[in-house]
Amino acid sequence: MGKAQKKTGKGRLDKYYKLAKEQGYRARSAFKLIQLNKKYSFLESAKCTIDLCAAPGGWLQVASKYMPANSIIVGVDLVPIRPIPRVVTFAADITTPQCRNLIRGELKDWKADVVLHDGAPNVGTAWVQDAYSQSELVLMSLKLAVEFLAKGGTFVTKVFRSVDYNNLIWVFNQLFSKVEATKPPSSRNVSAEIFVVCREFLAPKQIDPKFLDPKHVFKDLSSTIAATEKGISVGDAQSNVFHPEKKRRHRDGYADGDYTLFVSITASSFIHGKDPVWLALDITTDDVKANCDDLKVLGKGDFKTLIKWRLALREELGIDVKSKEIEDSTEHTEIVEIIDEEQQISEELERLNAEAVARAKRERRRANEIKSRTIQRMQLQMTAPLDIGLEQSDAALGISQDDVFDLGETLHKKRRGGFTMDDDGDDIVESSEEEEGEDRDQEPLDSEEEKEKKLVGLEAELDGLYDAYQGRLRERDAKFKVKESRRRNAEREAWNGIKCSGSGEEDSDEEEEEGGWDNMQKARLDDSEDSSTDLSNDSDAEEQSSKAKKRVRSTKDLGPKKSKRRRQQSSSEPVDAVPASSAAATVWFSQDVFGGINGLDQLSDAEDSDVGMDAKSKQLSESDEDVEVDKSEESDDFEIVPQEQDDDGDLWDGGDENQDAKVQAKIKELGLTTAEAVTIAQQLVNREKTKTQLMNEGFNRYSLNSKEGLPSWFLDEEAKHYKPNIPITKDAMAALRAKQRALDARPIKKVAEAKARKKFKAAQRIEKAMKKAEGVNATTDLTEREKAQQIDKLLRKGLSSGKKVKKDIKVVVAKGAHKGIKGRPKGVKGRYTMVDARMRKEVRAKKRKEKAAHKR
Ligand SMILES: C[S@@+](CC[C@H](N)C(=O)[O-])C[C@H]1O[C@@H](n2cnc3c(N)ncnc32)[C@H](O)[C@@H]1O
Repeated sequence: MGKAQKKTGKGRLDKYYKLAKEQGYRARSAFKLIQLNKKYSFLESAKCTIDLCAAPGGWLQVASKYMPANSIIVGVDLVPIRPIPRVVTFAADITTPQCRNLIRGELKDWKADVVLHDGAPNVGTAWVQDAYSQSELVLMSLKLAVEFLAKGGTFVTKVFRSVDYNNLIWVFNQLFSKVEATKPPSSRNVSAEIFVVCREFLAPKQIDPKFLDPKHVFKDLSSTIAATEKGISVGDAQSNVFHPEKKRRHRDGYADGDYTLFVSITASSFIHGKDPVWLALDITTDDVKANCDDLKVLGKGDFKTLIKWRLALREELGIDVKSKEIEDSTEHTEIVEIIDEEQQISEELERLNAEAVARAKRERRRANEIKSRTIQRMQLQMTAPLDIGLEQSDAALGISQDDVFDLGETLHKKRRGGFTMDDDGDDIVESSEEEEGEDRDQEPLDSEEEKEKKLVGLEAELDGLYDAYQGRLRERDAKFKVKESRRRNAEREAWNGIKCSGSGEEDSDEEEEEGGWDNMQKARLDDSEDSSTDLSNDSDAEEQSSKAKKRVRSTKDLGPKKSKRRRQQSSSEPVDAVPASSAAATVWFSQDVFGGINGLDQLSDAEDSDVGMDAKSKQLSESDEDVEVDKSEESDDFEIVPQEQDDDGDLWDGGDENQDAKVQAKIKELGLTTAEAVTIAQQLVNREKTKTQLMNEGFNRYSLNSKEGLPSWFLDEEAKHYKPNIPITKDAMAALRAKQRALDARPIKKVAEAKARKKFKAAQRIEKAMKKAEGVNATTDLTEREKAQQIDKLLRKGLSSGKKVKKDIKVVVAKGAHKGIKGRPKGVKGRYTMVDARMRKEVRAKKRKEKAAHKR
């Protein structure tokens, strides 16, 4: 069953649309004229053509293409037409005398050989009226054609198959010898348009104006419209103005006097009328629906099916009653009951199914909500990530969710200052929590210590889980370790501006993060100490900072360095390790601003006592020489406050001297490798920033964060994302790029070495040749000429590389003309070798055999 042509959307973009696009026609309608002209050949001989209703100009393009050169083509339309070569166009209404005058002005007393009309009025009102205005337009175009056509000329017009179609044809027949209606293949089937080609214009001297007056030509139609408006059936109304044809039987499927393709009718009158109906009943099967869709292309059999369906439908609706057997009423009732029962069961089933589906959906949604809420709470640090996707009681963890709730409750109370936060009341988890909380309110509360223990236990579990996760990652991803170390390097680089690969510590957990710009600054300090070109007010600060650094270093020496994680893990242990003072704090308080504050020492003392530095550490700190020196030097400044070792020290401490020296050596060797470092260096050189400023900038929210008590997974995340964003300049980037380009331009080591080797060997050869030449020169038994000859030979030998130049051997394939020949092939000069596929195969086979024998 074929599909009806689509009326809308891409269905309109058929092959003619594509062809028109390809061939540059402005409208697909161009093909209609091409096909009409192919059939009647009126354009080739025409010297003057008028196209009425010509926009956008498809027909004009065709006319211009098919008509002889130097012919006149005039196009008129309501809307302006974009210029076309050899074509004159106007914007005018063809029903007005102004349009006639314009054409007359253009043609002077010329007559047209062809008048074309493809007009279509603005449709959209009732079909009957649309069709009528189209017919009127046709008659108007005929009027112009009659005026401008030469005798024997051709008039081509588009008409719609409507009630006035016959009247029009009759009129055409009065004025032309040959009138033919045709529908070119490019005209869509769904369109009611048809083209009438009127040839051999009779050019009567006088034409009765009634022929061209719509009122007379379509008199019948006017009465039809009036009758329709009054609601009177007009099926049999006949044109009687010109009595063009006798009443004929309609074999084309149209109702009498109605030639339209589309009829609007209400659904109810359609069902109750004589025509087949559409209704969504059981008997309306898919086949029936498909048939109704494809009415235009149905075969006899399909129509029979439709008629049967219609009869059944009418019976169902009680319009027709089966005259055959009238069944027993009791039996009928029983059937109805059974059907009812079945229906009830199926309805019940459907309802139950729908309920089950809805319930499952609800549960899924609730689970998702719970999950997302928990994640949210975790992000807000309101809960530990234990309850995501875990069962109520997880054996692997050895904790039940009750514990979590218990802890959660404590935490909540702590965080919210005893108040319970009111979440959206609709969450089931929340309500159950609350309930449990209420229950627990009545239970005796755990002691603080127990809760603290639980908390520590949980955190340890969490750390354990995180470590296990890292382990799994490491197992799964062989590159994990490399990535990790690269990441760490990148982090360090971001600060240092150099790679410390030489230190050999980068992969160890014990590694220290150097204050990169600190080192740089130190290097610069060393350099600039002599020049002392810095501003005088900076010098104090520098002095202070260097002192502070010394102090930092000395305090750093107090205790062993520990990795972040180790520090984190040991944070809960009692402070029996050797304490170290916060270097960052030391440097901070070494600034001018704090210089005159008297209470600082006391404060330090107080802090000292707060921190609870034990006797051992005191002893240690006192026994340290450096500290002693510093203390004696800076006793009026402030006292060093030993503190718990934390990361601040890492930020500011330049590490030991060796490390500093290494870093500086690296900087000297490789230069600065990050844009940040270069930017800072440039700023320093250009005096955009002073060292003091840079130092002060170093104290930012990233530098003084205590990492104490934070879980390792959090610290790892922080290390990834919580970094200072040091601004970089274009100049710095350009400098780095230039450096990289220079590096790229250098030959690789191997190549350079090979070149050097070559050079060295050549020098050696020449030296050798010179020595020999001297020997030859010294001999007395040779004439001067012979000596010169030998020396020349020796030197030439010395200059050559000593390698034999391989002579070119031409390879000739033994195929085509060269197949099976003996001796030198034609056209081949010099050394040659003949090769053929057979030979190659045999050589390979031989090698294979030799190899196999060797293995055995
Ligand atoms: C189907 S298009 C013609 C397409 C044209 N044959 C082509 O190939 O490009 C119909 C045209 O008739 C024009 N038209 C309708 N009523 C008109 C009138 N009274 N006077 C002039 N043009 C009219 C419309 O503006 C429209 O551009």
